[in-house]
Amino acid sequence: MCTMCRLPAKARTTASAKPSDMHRSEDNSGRCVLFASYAPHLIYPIGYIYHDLDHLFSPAVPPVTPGARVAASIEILDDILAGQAAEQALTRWARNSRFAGSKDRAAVRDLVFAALRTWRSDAVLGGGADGRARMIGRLRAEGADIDAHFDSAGHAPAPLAEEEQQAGAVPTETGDRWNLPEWLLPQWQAALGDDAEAAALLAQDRAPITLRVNTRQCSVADVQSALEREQVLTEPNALSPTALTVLSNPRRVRQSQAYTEGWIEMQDAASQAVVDAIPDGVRALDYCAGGGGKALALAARGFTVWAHDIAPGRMADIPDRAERAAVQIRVVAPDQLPAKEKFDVVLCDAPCSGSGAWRRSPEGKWALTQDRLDELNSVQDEILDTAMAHLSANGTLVYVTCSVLTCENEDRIAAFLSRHQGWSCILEKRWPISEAGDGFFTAHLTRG
Ligand SMILES: C[S@@+](CC[C@H](N)C(=O)[O-])C[C@H]1O[C@@H](n2cnc3c(N)ncnc32)[C@H](O)[C@@H]1O
Repeated sequence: MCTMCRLPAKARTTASAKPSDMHRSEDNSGRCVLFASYAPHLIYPIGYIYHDLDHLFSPAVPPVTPGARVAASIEILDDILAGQAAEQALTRWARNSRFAGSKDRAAVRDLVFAALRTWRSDAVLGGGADGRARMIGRLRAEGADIDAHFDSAGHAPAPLAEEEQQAGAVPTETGDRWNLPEWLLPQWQAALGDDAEAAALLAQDRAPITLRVNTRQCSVADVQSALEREQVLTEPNALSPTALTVLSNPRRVRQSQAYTEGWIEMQDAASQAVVDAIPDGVRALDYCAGGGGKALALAARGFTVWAHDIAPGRMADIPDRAERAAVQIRVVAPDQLPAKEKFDVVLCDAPCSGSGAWRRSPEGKWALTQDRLDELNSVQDEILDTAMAHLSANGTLVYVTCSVLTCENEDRIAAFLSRHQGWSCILEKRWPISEAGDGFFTAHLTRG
């Protein structure tokens, strides 16, 4: 049974949709996959179509109206306000909404994430703090026709009451306009100076969708041509020679030949630039490897890479990703790094507030507290102090965050240098939040 749409696997259909001989099955994660059979002996997937099979199988199901999408977003925002994580709330809604197709799910997801990015200003514009007021505020911010969405038709929310029509104001307070937690404003301003407002406003937009070309497998130009044949237009991203920004049809990328052949990975352009800045070497240890984005980029540069993480589950996809990219990455269990192993590069892509990438995970900015930030600073110090033991005598200890806050960046490097005599910082660099990429920081530390 599909874990999402709950229909049985391999149920054959007589649907007239093309290709005509189809059946449903499941992929490894238990989700629907659409298969097409072109010959009796040859069955292969034509792509994941994410639970909207019901539209193919029952074409009579009416499309979800824009108003119903707003109603769904209100329900999900109320769940989030009640304490559910956004992903959980979205999944719960999708499971209970068999009528919704992939486009509806994507549209609802976009609305919910937009509301999370503009949490404060939407509440002011909508004149209230619940999901309904926030969606009223969101539509007002977009200049949308509120009455066309709130008209009770086809599961749309009820029309606005008189007091709702009167409620709401244009946000004027800095924290409301910048959509940042009030307590964080002084730190944001101190870290970003004249760029503070622009950075806060950029963090309210959608993030660019960026690819890293695996230049061991394919040139940037060839990847662009291959993607263009599948109607995915891209353009070079100035932050890194391996980065391409997707201009059209981003949802086709994961089904594209370039992706399945391992020619590309999804990776922010500044995240790639951070790896570009690392000096050449032979052996690299990615001490906080997580899903392996930077480990893969290091391997594509020719490093022999070891991946380590305190939470080994986070590295579960690395072997498959490495195989797809035709590179080798050795995954080591937490704290199982032999003391004698020394590396030219030890990369500490430390856990952080994620403040440079909040437009991708906007919940993060509302979940962060001063206590959590203090805790992160301690972990960041501890990681540098532990990871340095694996560096060769002339190696480079590379510290990275996707944060714009000084306490997670320059302050951590100053604290490291004050704890460890005989070390120098030979590079400190920030990548601002921009239309091209997320906000990142890196520092390179060497002995002597
Ligand atoms: C920013 S993420 C890494 C992202 C990854 N490098 C990438 O590019 O996809 C930080 C990672 O640090 C790991 N981590 C947290 N504390 C750690 C510690 N004390 N030692 C090693 N890894 C740690 C987390 O589990 C998390 O996967």
